Amino acid sequence: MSQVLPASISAALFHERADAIAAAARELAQHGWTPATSSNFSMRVDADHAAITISGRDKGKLGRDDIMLVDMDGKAVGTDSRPSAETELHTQVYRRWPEINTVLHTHSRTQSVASRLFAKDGVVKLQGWELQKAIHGHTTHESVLDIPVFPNTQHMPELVAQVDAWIDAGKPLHAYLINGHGIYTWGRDMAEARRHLEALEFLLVCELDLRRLNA
Ligand SMILES: CSCCC(=O)C(=O)COP(=O)(O)O
Ligand SMILES: [Zn+2]
Repeated sequence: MSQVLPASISAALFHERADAIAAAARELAQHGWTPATSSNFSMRVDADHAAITISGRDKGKLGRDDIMLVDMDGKAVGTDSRPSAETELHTQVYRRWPEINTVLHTHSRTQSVASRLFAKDGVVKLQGWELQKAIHGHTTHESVLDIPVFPNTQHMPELVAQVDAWIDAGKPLHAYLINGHGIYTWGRDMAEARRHLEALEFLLVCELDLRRLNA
């Protein structure tokens, strides 16, 4: 289905975002982090719109035509295509933090196992790892980086409310896990969001290794 753009958004701008999303998705799929059409990716286009993956597409084969425009309520703009089933989780991030321009969600095996293992604590507490410094605002391995684990649900407003409650409690949030599902993280640009995702994947692998070795 073709994408009709609002007059305020140039084709060049939309294509730039769509190409960046598709390229990132293909690379993350190469890592095995997007099995079986899972995962979704988006970039802010302007204050009122984001470009996001169309639901159900194979993320290892994404191209420009697999990306569509939504408004900040997660509603399709200028197309009959169906946006990611988890679009509201993306637009929530853009509404909460105007400086954030990229949101990434993946389903790696590590993210999935860690989400189940740490669900009873409701949080993965990261401390003492040098790679925590890959997360924006973290300047030392001594800082505590809490990654909450929210219960999974097919009802997006429930997940949105859980994320809102965490933020409204004044707790820093750079990423979250959804139990048995995957991870969400974001950044001011694609490079920062990718750095966050790769660092968190590494840190979760380390935490799982520690659990295994201490068992
Ligand atoms: C087969 S994956 C189940 C849905 C999901 O969790 C996901 O990340 C992909 O959903 P989308 O609608 O964005 O394709
Ligand atoms: Zn998902």
